[in-house]
Amino acid sequence: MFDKLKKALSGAAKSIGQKEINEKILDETLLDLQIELLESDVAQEVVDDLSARLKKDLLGLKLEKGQDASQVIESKLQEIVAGIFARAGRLDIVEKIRAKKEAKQGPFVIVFLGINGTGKTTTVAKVGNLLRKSGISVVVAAGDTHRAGAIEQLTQHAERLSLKVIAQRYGADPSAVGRDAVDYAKKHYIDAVLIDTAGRMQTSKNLMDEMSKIVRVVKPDIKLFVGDSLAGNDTINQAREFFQYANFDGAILTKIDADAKGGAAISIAHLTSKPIAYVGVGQGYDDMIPFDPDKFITSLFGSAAVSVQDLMSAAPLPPSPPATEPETRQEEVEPRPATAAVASGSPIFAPRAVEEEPITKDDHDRDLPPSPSPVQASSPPSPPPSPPSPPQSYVPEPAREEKKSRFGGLFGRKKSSDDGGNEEKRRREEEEDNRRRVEDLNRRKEEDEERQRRKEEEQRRKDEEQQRKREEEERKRKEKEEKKKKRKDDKDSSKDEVVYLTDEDIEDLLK
Ligand SMILES: Nc1nc2c(ncn2[C@@H]2O[C@H](COP(=O)(O)OP(=O)(O)OP(=O)(O)O)[C@@H](O)[C@H]2O)c(=O)[nH]1
Repeated sequence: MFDKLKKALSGAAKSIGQKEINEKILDETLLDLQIELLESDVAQEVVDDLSARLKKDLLGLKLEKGQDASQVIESKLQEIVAGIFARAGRLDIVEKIRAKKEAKQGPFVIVFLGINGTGKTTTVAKVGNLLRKSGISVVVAAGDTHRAGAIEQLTQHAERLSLKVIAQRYGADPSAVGRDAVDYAKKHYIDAVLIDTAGRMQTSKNLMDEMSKIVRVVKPDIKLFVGDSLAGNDTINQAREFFQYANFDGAILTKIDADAKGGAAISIAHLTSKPIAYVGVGQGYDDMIPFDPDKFITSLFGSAAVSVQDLMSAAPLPPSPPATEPETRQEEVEPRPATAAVASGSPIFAPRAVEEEPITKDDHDRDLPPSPSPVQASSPPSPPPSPPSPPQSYVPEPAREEKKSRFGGLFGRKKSSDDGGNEEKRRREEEEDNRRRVEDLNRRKEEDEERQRRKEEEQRRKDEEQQRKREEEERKRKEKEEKKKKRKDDKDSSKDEVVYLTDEDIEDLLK
């Protein structure tokens, strides 16, 4: 895949006679690169930053004899992207939970944050499944007390995974639900508490304040932002806002399987300096794999293509140990063909090392229950039980044909090649082509912003409406309670008014 970018850059290298990287050449090269990155959902400010750093480091750089400018630029870019992920660090949730467990410091609490429909509830279930299979006992808290069906959805997941769920009524304070779950975990020596929260637009101040309250009350060990990798720049804007409000510790990117472009991973790591912990690669409970930045970078800058099937089979989840929670409800579920049974030869994401334990019938991957919320992702490919397809080698294509990368676009644009044509004419055509694409991108960006604005407005209205309803219900409830109390007081006071007459009083009265 990166061959194409190299190819694009090789034109620039030739035209400078392999001597020096000058401003004109660098600008042209960067414009091309910027478009590639923008089209791959890398945020504008990240693209600007990458370009500025490349320019700073490479401008005026003298090339040694035989040194290829494209390789210099490529390795510099790789170095910069690697630096972004290195700054963000890594987050191994299982390891952290085990450390707290060994130190006997009480349950490890995780709060999941994000907007509606990103796959939060499903991700809570997937993490619950992963922990359970790693021998960690789990209780989940139905902290989404806003969306109709959310409590049932989480309960259904929990039942299928034999996890204890703590829930209250709709409209209840999510922090109270979280606190109940933490108390329950302490009392029953449960290792981890996973708190689902209501989806909220980052622009809804009330709900963002409510989220801050949950965090203040339950004091989680970590907060995880769940972002939809298909939502492109929207996801990056959400990550930025959620980070400002809740200072999350890591992110999980969902729906990577559904033609995501991969740019969101770079952007989130760059903008927040927090790691991507896992990526969701399907709708099954086992369809979540640890994110390995090294393999991600190698795959981006390497030549071999990796298919979604490789991704999905990259990280088999550990087999389950026998369930340890006394409260769990066992349910016999027919196993479906294992989706993550075979480790890929060159997975993008690293399988996590886990102890070998015997696989039980219960441990097989299971279908997720239908989600009451609308499905946002395009239908995910169901992974075949057969071994993953071998990496595809690069096959030259006809000029100007667009081809998608494995992430649907990161560095995946194919440049036109016209070796026999007039160099100058080709350059002019490319410039014209680039200008058109920049215009097109800007137009799309404006449309996206407008769509996002309308979506936020709509969500804000819904949030306000829900808030009003909750306040109204609360008011009615209080009124009812007051009436009840008043009736009781009246009854008590009328009791107090009963006068008990003594024998003398009666005699006096009779006189
Ligand atoms: N293809 C694919 N679909 C996913 C993935 N993760 C979640 N989904 C689907 O995305 C949809 C939304 O998931 P939910 O878990 O209901 O989303 P949510 O963020 O909890 O939604 P709210 O409760 O409205 O906030 C469901 O249909 C999930 O099955 C993934 O990694 N890949």
